[in-house]
Amino acid sequence: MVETTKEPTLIFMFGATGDLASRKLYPALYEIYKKGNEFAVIGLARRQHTHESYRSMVDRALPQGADRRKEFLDRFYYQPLDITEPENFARLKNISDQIDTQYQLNGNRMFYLSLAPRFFGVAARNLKKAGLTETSGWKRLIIEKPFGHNLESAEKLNHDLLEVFDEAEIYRIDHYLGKEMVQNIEALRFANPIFESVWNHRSIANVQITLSETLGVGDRASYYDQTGALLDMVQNHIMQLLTLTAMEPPSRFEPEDIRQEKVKVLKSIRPMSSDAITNQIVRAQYKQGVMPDGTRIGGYHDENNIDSDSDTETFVAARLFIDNYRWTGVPFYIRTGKRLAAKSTEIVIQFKDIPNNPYLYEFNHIGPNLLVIHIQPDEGLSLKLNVKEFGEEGETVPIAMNFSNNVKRQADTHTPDAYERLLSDCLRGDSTNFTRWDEVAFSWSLTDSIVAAWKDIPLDYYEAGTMGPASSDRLLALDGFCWWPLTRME
Ligand SMILES: NC(=O)C1=CN([C@@H]2O[C@H](COP(=O)(O)OP(=O)(O)OC[C@H]3O[C@@H](n4cnc5c(N)ncnc54)[C@H](OP(=O)(O)O)[C@@H]3O)[C@@H](O)[C@H]2O)C=CC1
Ligand SMILES: O=C1O[C@H](COP(=O)(O)O)[C@@H](O)[C@H](O)[C@H]1O
Repeated sequence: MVETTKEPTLIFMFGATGDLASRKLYPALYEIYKKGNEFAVIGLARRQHTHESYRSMVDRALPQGADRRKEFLDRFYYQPLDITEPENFARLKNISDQIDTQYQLNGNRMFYLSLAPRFFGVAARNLKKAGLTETSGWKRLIIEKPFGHNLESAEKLNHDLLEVFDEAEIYRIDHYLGKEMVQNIEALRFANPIFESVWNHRSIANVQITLSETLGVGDRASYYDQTGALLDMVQNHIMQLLTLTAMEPPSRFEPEDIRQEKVKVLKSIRPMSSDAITNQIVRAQYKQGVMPDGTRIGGYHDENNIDSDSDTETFVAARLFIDNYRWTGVPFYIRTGKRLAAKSTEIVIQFKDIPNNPYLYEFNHIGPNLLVIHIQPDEGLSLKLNVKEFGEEGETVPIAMNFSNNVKRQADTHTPDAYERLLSDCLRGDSTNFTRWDEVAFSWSLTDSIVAAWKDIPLDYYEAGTMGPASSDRLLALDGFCWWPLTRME
């Protein structure tokens, strides 16, 4: 297992005045601090702040009534800095050396780039030039998504980062890997022989992965319109869920062994070909509609800062195959979209029927066995079985056996958020839940093949507040399947 020492660290928070830092990173750091991690933070962005005004800004990001607030905030320092100006970094070196000495941080440095990706390369170069990456302790770099916009740009970015950091020092964040039930997939699969023995093409009919959102693009329109659902959600989060669901058991639970198995899955995904693509992928954009709570929503073109002729997809569904011994012939259906009927992330494993099942003919309302991994907002598992109803004349009916973390989460005074887990992992040097370069590269190869082919696919449309266009249902109907409705746990 990975070592879990808490070493004192100087955290360089680039993008300190941004949305992600305030909504996620400061609250996460606060929780980590309360658990006994020793660190100081230098906030960096162009805006002018004093240490005090920066501390007030961080303060506003913390939960109400938080204890040990002042001692936490006192460890925050601010330096205005434009990432593109190397001379700013020389001053940063002086300040960071002083803070390191003051808190006895032993030269350990974490650089968090909560910045637009176009700045990742220049940030690394300027850190090196100013001697900030020459340190007596360890150094680690956390970078946000998206890691490039295709394989070529990702390779260039990776090359730039490797000029300054080793692969083992680069922590590419995918916040889905910090979610409770995503971390539970391995336990479910590899600690339960009843599942592992049927986890293959002999017993599984199909796998359905849904990441649906009710929100639109909010104030990230300029980013989203350049990106779209495929690159925003499929290239990273969906590929991570797919690889965790499909990978072989690692020989040991070491970061490299797990990531090796995930890469093997990515390598085995059948590439998209132009002639087959219309049966394999759907791209669509939402138009006006009514959400389940009755709110009327305009179309994607009505969002602020979106061009009226934008053809960016806000929904993607795909039918993928993993060409290896375990999964041959099993379709993996994936879908994600904005302004859908529900906020939900679920993985559904549909098991095959018994051949010539007499119950299917007698009780036509019974269904296949389904294992549902509820990732959010519910957190738990449901196993759908068919059982005889109680009583003499009892019919055979479908029921669900549920395991739910929902009550525990409500009762817990604090359940770690994904960013808290991942920051904490990085401070400990555990890279298991971060993406290795070859994972990123193989995901880009797949999404590049889709982008190359889908200029031939017309953009479809769906009404806001639905679960996407009818063409998404047809993808499954080709194989005689349907999307299982999203379920809430009791
Ligand atoms: N927000 C979110 O929910 C999510 C964000 N991400 C990723 O996180 C990263 C940050 O996103 P987010 O916080 O939303 O972005 P914001 O636009 O809110 O913040 C960007 C930050 O970068 C700083 N900045 C911009 N230009 C420069 C510059 N030339 N030199 C120094 N600092 C600069 C800005 O500060 P200033 O203007 O003061 O310079 C600001 O602090 C992105 O990679 C994004 O894709 C990933 C998942 C979710
Ligand atoms: O990375 C992203 O994820 C969010 C969805 O994250 P979740 O944890 O709320 O499920 C998505 O809204 C955003 O567009 C994307 O960049």
